[in-house]
This record gives sequence, structure tokens and C-alpha cells, in this order.
Amino acid sequence: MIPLLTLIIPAYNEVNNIERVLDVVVKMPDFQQIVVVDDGSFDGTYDKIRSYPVESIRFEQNRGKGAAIWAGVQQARHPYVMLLDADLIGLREVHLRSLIEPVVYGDAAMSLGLFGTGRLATDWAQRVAPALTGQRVLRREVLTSLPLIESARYGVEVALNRHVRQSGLKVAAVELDRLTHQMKEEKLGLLSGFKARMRMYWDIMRVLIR
Ligand SMILES: O=c1ccn([C@@H]2O[C@H](COP(=O)(O)OP(=O)(O)O)[C@@H](O)[C@H]2O)c(=O)[nH]1
Ligand SMILES: O=C(O)[C@@H](COP(=O)(O)O)O[C@H]1O[C@H](CO)[C@@H](O)[C@H](O)[C@H]1O
Repeated sequence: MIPLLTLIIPAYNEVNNIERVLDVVVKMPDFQQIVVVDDGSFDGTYDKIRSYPVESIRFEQNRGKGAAIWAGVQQARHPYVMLLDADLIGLREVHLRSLIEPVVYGDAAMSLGLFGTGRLATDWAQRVAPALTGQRVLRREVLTSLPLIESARYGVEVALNRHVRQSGLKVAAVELDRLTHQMKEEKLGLLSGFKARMRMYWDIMRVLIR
């Protein structure tokens, strides 16, 4: 039986990346709904999204990853939600099915997809901080019961982790073989990428201390 699943992809200036992800997901029968949220991009990401058979939401201005996910959740019609980043490299259907499995067919409330044998730098980053991953499947009510994520920006993942832990719900980690993503320094250049990374850590800290 095919589960009732909404896929949400937040995207900010991903015109060079998002096709790699959309080309895979639009072919899969597993998603009854795909919502792609353009978080105020200025590089043509929205036009690219509109060329695919998906639902799209567009923000006039950048509001952060948490707000983009929250907008997708408001539009989600199904009991399960998958979250995916728009800049994945090497995505395959098998990755997505292995993320779905423990939540839809098992007893986990949330699955976490961890890069394995993708690229040294990104594998290492996820080994150090697996809880930051953007690849997840959750029961929709886990997301709707946490409006805090709207303002969390990059703190959205740690807010979700804390909520699931405090609610005593089960989490399943899944290794996603030969998957990686574009790092901030690759997207933006060394200096701007590093600054964006520091802003991301700040978003995460803000959520952790509140
Ligand atoms: O303000 C933002 C920043 C990021 N993203 C999206 O959130 C995902 C993860 O962001 P990013 O790739 O910057 O994180 P990284 O994987 O480099 O940590 C990607 O799909 C981004 O396009 C977003 O929607 N709004
Ligand atoms: O893995 C990480 O350390 C960070 C940063 O990744 P890169 O150093 O840009 O490969 O990326 C993740 O963390 C963000 C905050 O939780 C998430 O929003 C991203 O989806 C995730 O890739």
C-alpha cells in the first residue's frame, strides 16, 4: 500500500541544484503531494520550480528555512511529511524509501537521513552533528504541534529534535549511501559561505537557549 505522504522542499537560491532533486521525486509514486517553497530566491529558482508538476509557494522576501517549512506544513494534506533539502547530490529513490520505512511502516515518529560514503567533508559533518540533517520523515502532527519552527530559521531541526525527545517519541536514523549536498562555501564562495555558516550556527544557538 502506498502511504499518504506530502514532500516539502524549502529552497533559497537553488537554481543550479534543485533540478537534481525534483527530477528524482516527481517520478516517484510515493508522494501524493509535493510542495516546494521558494524562500525569496533571486536567482530564478521559482521559474525552475514552476516547470515541474509540483505545488509551489513563493515568499517575496527571504524568511528562513523554518518559515519555508512551516508554510509547506500549512498546505500539507497527508498524515506523513518528508522534508528534503534542495541541494542534494546523488539522490536516489532507494534513499527516500529507506527514510519513509521506519515512520510509515515502523513505530518511529521521525526518521533522520544521514549521509554515508557521500563525500568526506559532508559525511564527517553529519557524523559530528547527525541531528542537524535536513532529510527527515515525520508524522504531520509532530510538525503542526510546534509553531516555534516558523521563526527558527536554521534552528528548525534542533527545535524538532527537542520536541520529539521531550514528547518521548521514537527516532530512527537511516544511512543514505553515496549522498551528499552542496556546502555553503561551494555555493557562496569561501568568505560568504563561512559567514552564512556562522549565521546558521547562531540560528541553532538561538533555538537551543530559548
Ligand atoms: O533562508 C533559507 C536558507 C536555506 N533554505 C533551504 O534550506 C535547505 C538547507 O539549507 P542549506 O543548503 O543552506 O544548508 P546546508 O545544507 O548547507 O547546511 C536548502 O534547501 C536551502 O535552499 C531556505 O529555504 N531558506
Ligand atoms: O551538516 C551540517 O553541519 C550543516 C551544514 O552543512 P554544510 O557544512 O554546508 O555541508 O547542514 C545541516 O544543518 C542545517 C541546520 O540544522 C540544516 O538546515 C541543513 O539541512 C543540514 O544540511
